[in-house]
Amino acid sequence: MDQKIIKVIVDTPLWEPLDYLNVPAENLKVGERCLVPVGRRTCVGIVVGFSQTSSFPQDRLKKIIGRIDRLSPLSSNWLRFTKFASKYYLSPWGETAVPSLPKFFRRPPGQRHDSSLNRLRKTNFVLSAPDQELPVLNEEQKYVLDNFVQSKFGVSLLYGITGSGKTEVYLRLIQKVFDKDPEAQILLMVPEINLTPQLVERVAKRFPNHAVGSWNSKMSEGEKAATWLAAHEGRLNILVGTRLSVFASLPKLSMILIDEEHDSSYKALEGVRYSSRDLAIKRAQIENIPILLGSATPSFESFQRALSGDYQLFKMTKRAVQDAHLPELELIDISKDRVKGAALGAQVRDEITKTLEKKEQVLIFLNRRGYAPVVTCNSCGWVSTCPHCSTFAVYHKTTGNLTCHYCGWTTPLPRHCPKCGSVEIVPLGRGTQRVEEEIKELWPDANVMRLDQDSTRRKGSAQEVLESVHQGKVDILLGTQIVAKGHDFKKVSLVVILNSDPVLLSPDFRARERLFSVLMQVSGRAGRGEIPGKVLLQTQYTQDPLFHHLSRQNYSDFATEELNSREKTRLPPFTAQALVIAEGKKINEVLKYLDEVKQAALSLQYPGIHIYSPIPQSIMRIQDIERGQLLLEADSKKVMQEFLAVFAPILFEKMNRFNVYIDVDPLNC
Ligand SMILES: Nc1ncnc2c1ncn2[C@@H]1O[C@H](COP(=O)(O)OP(=O)(O)OP(=O)(O)O)[C@@H](O)[C@H]1O
Ligand SMILES: [Zn+2]
Repeated sequence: MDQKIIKVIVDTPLWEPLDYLNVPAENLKVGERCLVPVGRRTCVGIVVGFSQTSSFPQDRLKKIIGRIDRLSPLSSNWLRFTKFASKYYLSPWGETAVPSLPKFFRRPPGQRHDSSLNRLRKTNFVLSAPDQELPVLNEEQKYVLDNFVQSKFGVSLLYGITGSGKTEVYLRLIQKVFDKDPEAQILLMVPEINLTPQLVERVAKRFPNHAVGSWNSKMSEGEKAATWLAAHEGRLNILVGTRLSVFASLPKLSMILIDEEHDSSYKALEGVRYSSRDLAIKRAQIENIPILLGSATPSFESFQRALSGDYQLFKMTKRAVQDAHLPELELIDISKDRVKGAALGAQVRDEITKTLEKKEQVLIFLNRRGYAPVVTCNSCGWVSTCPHCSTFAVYHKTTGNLTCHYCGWTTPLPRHCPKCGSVEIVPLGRGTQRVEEEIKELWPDANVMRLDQDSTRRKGSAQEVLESVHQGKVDILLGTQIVAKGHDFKKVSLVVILNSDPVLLSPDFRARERLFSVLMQVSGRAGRGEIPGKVLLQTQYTQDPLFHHLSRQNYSDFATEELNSREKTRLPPFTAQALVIAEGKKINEVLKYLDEVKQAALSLQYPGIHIYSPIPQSIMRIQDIERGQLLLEADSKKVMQEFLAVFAPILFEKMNRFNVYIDVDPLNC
């Protein structure tokens, strides 16, 4: 029987799918894209259902325009998955699902749509590579291979120290899937910063007979369209992608692997604020396939669930390369070792000189870019702030400018103090540019490279720097987070960590977890080859337990201790949080509005929910817009979901006066 009404989701902020009159001759199926009129526009929508009746009067319903092409429909699992994501993160289904398609597939088709499709299909994802000798797996790796359950849904956590051969395990697991079904599809998720051509190449080389593609926000629309289509049509076997790849259409998806699962880039910070790690687990459940989360420093959320038995825990405690050992870490009390007016203390200088004499490489980590985080006037105490944000403007010596890292506002460094006219304007604190200057003065003959957001603006320039480190052309590599992640430097024998102390004073309850993780990552860059490694960490707080655990490379004790304190103070993962964020011109109005929201939430008297008072966000003003937040807390994610289902309609009713966002399971609050 022909169905009269066709239900379609489109990229608009509407909670229910739109009803249209069907054109039975088009023979559209659930999961197919189609063209529909929305207001005066023509939009691409996705068919999600049919019915004989509509709650709208039929004479007011519009007719669908028609089909777009003959692509196979999106799977019912994919639809279920996107619907779940929409419900969980309180974002309309259409706005969640449709934007995950590349532009080519969500825009009304051009005249030569079919020939464009055929052109996209010609992209080749198979790389034939010479046979390679595979390493013999060690006992710990073998154990994972033998005990990882492949046939059904289950979450496993692979907690393996840096260099323990996690990537090798991923590759072998993929091989096992292909042994059973050569047509299978696998999703390998990686953090934004880790998706290097080297990794994709490593995967592609291992599977010369399978198609391997990558997926990230930096790709051109053409590349995205070709990759998405190949995945959707089952021609792509392995998709290596960043967080948005969790929404890819993979009809033969058989396993999901998430590398560095603790990485915060898996969480979207704008739009639909989803955690792609959490969504990937849901996706695996819907598809009834296994999922493996890997990390040297698992997120406390995941570690807790492994300890409680929800996830299967695999441990890899040894470095995979023969004779490679975890580096020794030494804490240096900077208050005793300081060289006046300099970032590098006496002992650090000594060790760097020795390392350079041995022709080995040094890596220096400082998580602050620019020259100085702020400049100040020595006469009157004026400091460089951004006029549009509640932040400091950072001095960049290379450009001679003060720049706001939040809004990009830039102005030349004033010659005279704007307040008192004095010429005594001096930099305060140190960023990578200033430390680079110090290093170049100390070791004028060394080849020094700096790697941070400023030095790598050009596409591919980070790759060039990393390549020359691998080739041994660089003596000292200095950088921010970018140098911390994943790179397998074989000749780095000394790692120096400068000034991570400010993080210890942060009010964010996740700051310690994050610091530990990044410091473990950085330390893990030392001693990966045959040369033993050493890590020196300068700090004022040598007694802090965080550094104590770090120097023993003891993630597990650190996590257990911190988890205990989180449990006592009722913080995630022992509770669930959600933020209502509102923005407007004046913080007072924003807070007043959020207080109304709070009263509305309180009036529900929902058990197991705690509602805090509205406060300004930690960086209250960005680009002249002021932001406040209201924190909601529940005993569990389940209770939070149940509460939000009741509360959301009330909240959305109130949303018209301010821009309001909801962040479920926020990472910053
Ligand atoms: N069983 C093995 N025998 C010898 N070498 C191995 C073995 N497994 C892995 N390796 C090598 O050890 C090095 C580190 O392995 P891999 O990159 O898989 O580690 P990882 O745990 O992913 O590291 P990281 O967490 O630091 O990214 C690589 O050079 C890899 O080729
Ligand atoms: Zn600014």
